[in-house]
Amino acid sequence: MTAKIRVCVRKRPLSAKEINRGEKDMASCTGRQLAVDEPKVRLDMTKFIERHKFVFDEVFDSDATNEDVYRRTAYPLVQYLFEGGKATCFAYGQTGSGKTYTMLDEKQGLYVLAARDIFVKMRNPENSHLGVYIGFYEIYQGQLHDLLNNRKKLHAREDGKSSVVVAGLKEYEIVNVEGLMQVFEYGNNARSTGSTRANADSSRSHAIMQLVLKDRSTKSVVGKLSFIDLAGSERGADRGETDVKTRMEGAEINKSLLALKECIRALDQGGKHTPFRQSKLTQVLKDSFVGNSRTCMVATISPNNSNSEHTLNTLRYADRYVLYIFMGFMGQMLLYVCV
Ligand SMILES: Nc1ncnc2c1ncn2[C@@H]1O[C@H](COP(=O)(O)OP(=O)(O)OP(=O)(O)O)[C@@H](O)[C@H]1O
Repeated sequence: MTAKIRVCVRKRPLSAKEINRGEKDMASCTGRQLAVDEPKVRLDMTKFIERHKFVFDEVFDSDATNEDVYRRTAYPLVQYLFEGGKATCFAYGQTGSGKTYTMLDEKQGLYVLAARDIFVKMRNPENSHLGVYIGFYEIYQGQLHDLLNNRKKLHAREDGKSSVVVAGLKEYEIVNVEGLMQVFEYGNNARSTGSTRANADSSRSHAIMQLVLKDRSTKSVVGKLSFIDLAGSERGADRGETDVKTRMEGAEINKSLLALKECIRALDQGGKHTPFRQSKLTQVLKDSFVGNSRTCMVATISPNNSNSEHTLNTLRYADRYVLYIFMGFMGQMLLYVCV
């Protein structure tokens, strides 16, 4: 659990509506393995099921609670925060798959559970010089908006030490979980939401909630833990029949999610070059990809049959091993050609 990057998958239960529609659960979890049955039709119109198998660092079945998920995802990042690290925990997935429920649910999201442990640690006398500060902003169509300051436009800049700072971001010191929840609720009401067929409260923006540990007297940053609720992954495919605004939103979401994938792959391979400049999202997350950083991605999936295609897209996005297999294959080919 102390790896630089961890990729986990969480399957949500079938909803009452899905059960009433007679939908089936197509995803089965066994340890770190996940199998998805995809309904398909042959050329002769006979139906068949194709089974796809994946392996991740953690797989959470539909009966896992937020507490279970927290223990194995964000909890190690809280420890790391107090060791002076920069940590990021983000939820990736289709609209309605449980990103917000997991990451930013107002009462039991991972951020609340993390705050509970942060304030326990803050009682330790050796941390008495520290303060916890919350910042909450969103990225909508490549623009940063401060959710704690009337959606004021913000700009990301690099300082003299090549660290990216979100200039003008309002940060509030918080002293307990209740205070954090209040500030969060205020910011959450300011989020951009739009209506889609899948979820009437769909998010088309990336929400970034950061808890920063600072030295109270010098105001220098000691550690940072960010929780990110990404825009619905399928929104990146909004084309054709939709209006211009929706298509533009889709193109921007697509660009940022692709850039994020590139950065995670670069981080995973321990490469020197991380292409974080490719989008606003990756630019503001720069310190999550370089230096003392740890990242945990929670890919959320809907188990019902009518969403299997989106579910498979999410799992392919999150699947680190596909790349390894490809690289291994290329390596073998090269060896073969050389010999
Ligand atoms: N693990 C879970 N257990 C029980 N209910 C869940 C779980 N995950 C999600 N839900 C429920 O499913 C619905 C959709 O979840 P949520 O709003 O978190 O999706 P989302 O991925 O954030 O969607 P969007 O991108 O549109 O914001 C909500 O009613 C939520 O309470």
